[in-house]
Amino acid sequence: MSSRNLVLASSLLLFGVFAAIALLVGDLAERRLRSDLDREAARLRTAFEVMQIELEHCVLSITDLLASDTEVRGLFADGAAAVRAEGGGGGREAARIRSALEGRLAPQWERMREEIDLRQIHFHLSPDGTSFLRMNAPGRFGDSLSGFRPLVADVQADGRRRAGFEIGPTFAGIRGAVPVMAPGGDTLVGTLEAGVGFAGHLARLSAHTGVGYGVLLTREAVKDARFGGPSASGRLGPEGELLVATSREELGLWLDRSRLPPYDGGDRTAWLHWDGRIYQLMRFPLRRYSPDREPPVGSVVVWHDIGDRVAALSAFRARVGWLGLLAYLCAQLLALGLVRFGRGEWQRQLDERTRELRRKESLLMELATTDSLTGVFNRRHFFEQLRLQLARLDRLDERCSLMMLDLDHFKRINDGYGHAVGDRVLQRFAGHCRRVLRQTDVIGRIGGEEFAVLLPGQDLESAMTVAERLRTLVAEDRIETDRGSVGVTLSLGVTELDEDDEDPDRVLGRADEALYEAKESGRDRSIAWNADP
Ligand SMILES: Nc1nc2c(ncn2[C@@H]2O[C@H](COP(=O)(O)OP(=O)(O)OP(=O)(O)O)[C@@H](O)[C@H]2O)c(=O)[nH]1
Repeated sequence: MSSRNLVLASSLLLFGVFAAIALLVGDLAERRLRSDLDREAARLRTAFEVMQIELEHCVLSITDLLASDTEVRGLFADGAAAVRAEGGGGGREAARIRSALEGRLAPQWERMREEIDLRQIHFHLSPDGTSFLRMNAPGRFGDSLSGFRPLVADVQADGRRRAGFEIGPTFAGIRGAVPVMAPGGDTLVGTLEAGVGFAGHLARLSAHTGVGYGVLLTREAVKDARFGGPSASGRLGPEGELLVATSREELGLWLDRSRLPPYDGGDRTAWLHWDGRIYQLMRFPLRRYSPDREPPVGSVVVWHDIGDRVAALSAFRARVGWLGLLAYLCAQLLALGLVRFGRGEWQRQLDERTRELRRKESLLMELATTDSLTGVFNRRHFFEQLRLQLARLDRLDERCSLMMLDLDHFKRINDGYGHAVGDRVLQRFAGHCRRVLRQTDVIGRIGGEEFAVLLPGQDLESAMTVAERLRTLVAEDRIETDRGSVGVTLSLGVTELDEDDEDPDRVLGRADEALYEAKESGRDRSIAWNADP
């Protein structure tokens, strides 16, 4: 993978990591909101259940209180006797007693209807549950509800008080039923039943908790119930559900417009978008009184506006998203900076290594080509340079001379002043050569105190001039030592290269001959090679 692709891939990976973190944080916030809402929903459900229990107690204590009144018990017992005597409830005596009973209870009935939404006070005769008096409909009597009202049937059967939610033709609500005994004895006359509706109680609960409450009956329960008409107990929705009571009007609208999520009988929570707001809707089952555990006949709906909290969550998500993006960009810049710095550092080290390598290379070159004592070229390299010069002669049409140089009686310096002084003399001599010769001239140490110089561009005559200048300089120089000053002279043999010189030995041979002659003729002189000596 190229470094460009690598940078791209790591950049994408980094983006993915930051995006995942931002999504995760957003999800966690949403989960937290949902779990907060679930906890609140559970509290609101408990509030309803407590209210339902309180209503059951309330309705039972009302029925208990009414059934313990001696006058009520007496009238009900007389009424039962009249019905028996007259054969049914329609006789004159039964009617008189019914009217007296109604009159006795009328003040309480009116007050409780207003105060606690009491919807029903109903006297059922023992043993078959024949209706004797309905406070809400005194004209209707003589029928029996025991067949389809388990609460009344159970109290009729065993004489024990009971309460619970029941669906009736007049209303669906909390009913309580207690046995009524004849005054002064333990003979069961019948059952007194009272019922309260949900409406007022839901409104109070709603005001207390700040959320909406509603009670709905399932389509099946509505079909099963023997209502006088569809609107007797509440408002029927298009899907067949019946709204028994609600603390806020919007539940009716949702029902009418089929906006309520489908309900299958369990505990369900859903979010409903309505009129620019978001509501959390919780539904839990409502069961009617039954000795057996029957499927729920309805549901309680609890809802509240969570628009602000959802908006706050969205704002939080957006903030996290932007922060994530910012963090990603910062990390990206940092990473790129580090990569650049790393690359720069890498390049710097590479350059350093290269320079070091070149230094070593040139040192090696120098070692391989230079004489370590004098710094001039060594014998091998001088020969290479000489060969090159010979090869160039033809092509360049350039003149070139060569001289051989030998310090005179050098052995005597070594012997007389020591080897170290001999070395200094050699070094000094090399320095003179550099000073007198041109940059382009090639100086080589051929042997111990024997040197050779190649003088490109110079014919024999000018080479002789150079030779003499060098010889004079050396001869005039003195070196101070512990044992006094020391001087040395120089003998030189000079020759010019010609086109026939293919072999370095040939040229060197000629220069050597001239040098030999210089030595022989007294040293400290320059002799040009002469073809005819
Ligand atoms: N100090 C020193 N002496 C060297 C070096 N190389 C060679 N020599 C000495 O140079 C001397 C050369 O002596 P010879 O060959 O007899 O020549 P010479 O004494 O110069 O006599 P001529 O050449 O005939 O004038 C020897 O004593 C070598 O030991 C060196 O690198 N340093």
